[in-house]
Amino acid sequence: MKRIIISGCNGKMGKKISSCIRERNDCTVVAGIDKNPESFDGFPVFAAPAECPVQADVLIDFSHPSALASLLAYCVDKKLPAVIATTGLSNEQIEQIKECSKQVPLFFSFNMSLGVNLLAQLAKKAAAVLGDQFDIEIIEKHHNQKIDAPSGTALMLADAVSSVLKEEPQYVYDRHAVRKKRSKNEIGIHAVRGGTIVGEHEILFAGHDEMLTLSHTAMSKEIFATGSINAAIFLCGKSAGLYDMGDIV
Ligand SMILES: NC(=O)C1=CN([C@@H]2O[C@H](COP(=O)(O)OP(=O)(O)OC[C@H]3O[C@@H](n4cnc5c(N)ncnc54)[C@H](O)[C@@H]3O)[C@@H](O)[C@H]2O)C=CC1
Ligand SMILES: O=C(O)C1=N[C@H](C(=O)O)C[C@H](O)C1
Repeated sequence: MKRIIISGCNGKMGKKISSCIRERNDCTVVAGIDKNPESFDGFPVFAAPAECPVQADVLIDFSHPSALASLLAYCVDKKLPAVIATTGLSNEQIEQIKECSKQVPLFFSFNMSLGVNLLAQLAKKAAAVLGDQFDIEIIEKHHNQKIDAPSGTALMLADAVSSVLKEEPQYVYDRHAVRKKRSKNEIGIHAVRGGTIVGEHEILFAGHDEMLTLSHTAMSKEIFATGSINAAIFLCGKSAGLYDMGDIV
């Protein structure tokens, strides 16, 4: 029975994870960390990692970029493996994750669903064939409570596509600011926010008189919760290193 600490336990994803864990018999939640430290679900909740004295096997983080530094310090100090799923991280924060993974096992992905990770592979294949001639645009849609834009997944998909293009593309987020035609060497990335949309990602390859669209629709937050719990169980007992969905699919 793996003992899990949930960081961001009182948020939408934190609550979904604890309800999914209640249905399983291979793990249990032993503590939560949240800047709003109310305890709803029968485990103790602490306002910051340094205040959490509870022993655990692994931590799952769906919180906010401002939580990252103290979480990484805590995990390195306790030799506690962690699944980092929070998005909106800066490049410097991603470097910190890579650095800490030399001391403790860390699983890091901006999307914990199986489907999106296959989508990234399919997008790479399409870009390798079409990238020279087709324009590539990424459109993501999320609920009106989401703080960061574009989504971590949109950036992850753009990076996957870029990795197979001959020239490194420029990411363009705002066509409003500049009055000029689209250049060949760019990927447009567009964010839509509204209602309760769980998460949609579309990669559009637009050529001369033809279009190819690859897309993924998340229909519940449960897919991300299940992916992160499976990643946490996978991480227990692993040696220090940086892991991602490619290691478990
Ligand atoms: N990688 C993936 O598959 C997915 C990632 N996410 C990401 O997970 C994060 C959380 O998403 P939601 O649960 O929808 O957000 P939310 O806003 O509902 O929950 C965030 C929770 O974190 C807490 N929090 C904020 N700052 C904190 C801090 N400095 N220290 C401790 N706790 C803090 C808040 O009080 C809140 O309870 C977002 O970055 C989101 O983009 C969400 C779904 C899937
Ligand atoms: O905030 C969300 O809800 C989601 N965030 C992730 C992202 O930014 O890519 C993943 C998922 O699409 C849901």
